[in-house]
Amino acid sequence: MSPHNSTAATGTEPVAAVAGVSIRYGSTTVLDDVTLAFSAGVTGLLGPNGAGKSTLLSVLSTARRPGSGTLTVLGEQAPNGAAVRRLRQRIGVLPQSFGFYPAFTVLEFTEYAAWLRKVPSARRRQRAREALRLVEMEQYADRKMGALSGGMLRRVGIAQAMVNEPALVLLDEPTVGLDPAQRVGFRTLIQGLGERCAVVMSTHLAEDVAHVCDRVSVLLQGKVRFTGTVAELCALPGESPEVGGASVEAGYLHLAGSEAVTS
Ligand SMILES: Nc1ncnc2c1ncn2[C@@H]1O[C@H](COP(=O)(O)OP(=O)(O)OP(=O)(O)O)[C@@H](O)[C@H]1O
Repeated sequence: MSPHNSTAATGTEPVAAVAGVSIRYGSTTVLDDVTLAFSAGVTGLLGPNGAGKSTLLSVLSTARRPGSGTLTVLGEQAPNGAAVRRLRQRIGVLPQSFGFYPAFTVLEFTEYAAWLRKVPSARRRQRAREALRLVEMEQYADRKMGALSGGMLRRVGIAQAMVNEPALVLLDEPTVGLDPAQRVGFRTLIQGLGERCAVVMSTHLAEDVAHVCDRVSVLLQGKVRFTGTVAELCALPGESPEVGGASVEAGYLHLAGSEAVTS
């Protein structure tokens, strides 16, 4: 099936773009000729486990150089050396899991993240407190990292991603493992981030995309199978026998077919 591509103009310049990006591990192609542009607001990367979402986020973050194709991010084309160092000060990343010293307090951990992102020392404490306020964790600033619940840890993970006031923030499966109430809270939080900076969020949950994203790209086995607005994804099939009615899930199943139902 050929990819569905929206031609609708977004009215904003892309914040990041990949063109013809492929990545292989040995004989396995993980990203296959991926061309995508990301603009302001929240963009979802929707796909099953192993589709290549984390790998694409690592390319956008400059952590991984594409085997072929080009990355343009925050105005830097095919960044290298000094450009990569500049970019890392302007990009925030929430990985699927992140390491920390359990004895650090929440504030110490967030300040440490600010140091890593080269926030000037005079501003580090203030920026850490602001980032913790943003994720409603300021009241836990003195709690040890090792004493946080999973949901709290995820919020601190977002705080560390926002501590350098990034222009682009990359969230890898931010709602995985959260209970339903926490997930609802996170959706509101992520929508708020989208008003401050461009957000790219990977997920395998159609519901997250429906509630949070302005735009969505569907990745299946390393290939882009759809890119457009959430409404355009919902409108793809009309309705799905599996889930009934037009929805993100129905649009996704229309693209993924039995691959998604059986995975
Ligand atoms: N360093 C690596 N060496 C070999 N294979 C890898 C490596 N990193 C990722 N892969 C493989 O690349 C494929 C894509 O992985 P990736 O983590 O990008 O997918 P994903 O869509 O983020 O999946 P998930 O939702 O499970 O995290 C998987 O098959 C994975 O096993």
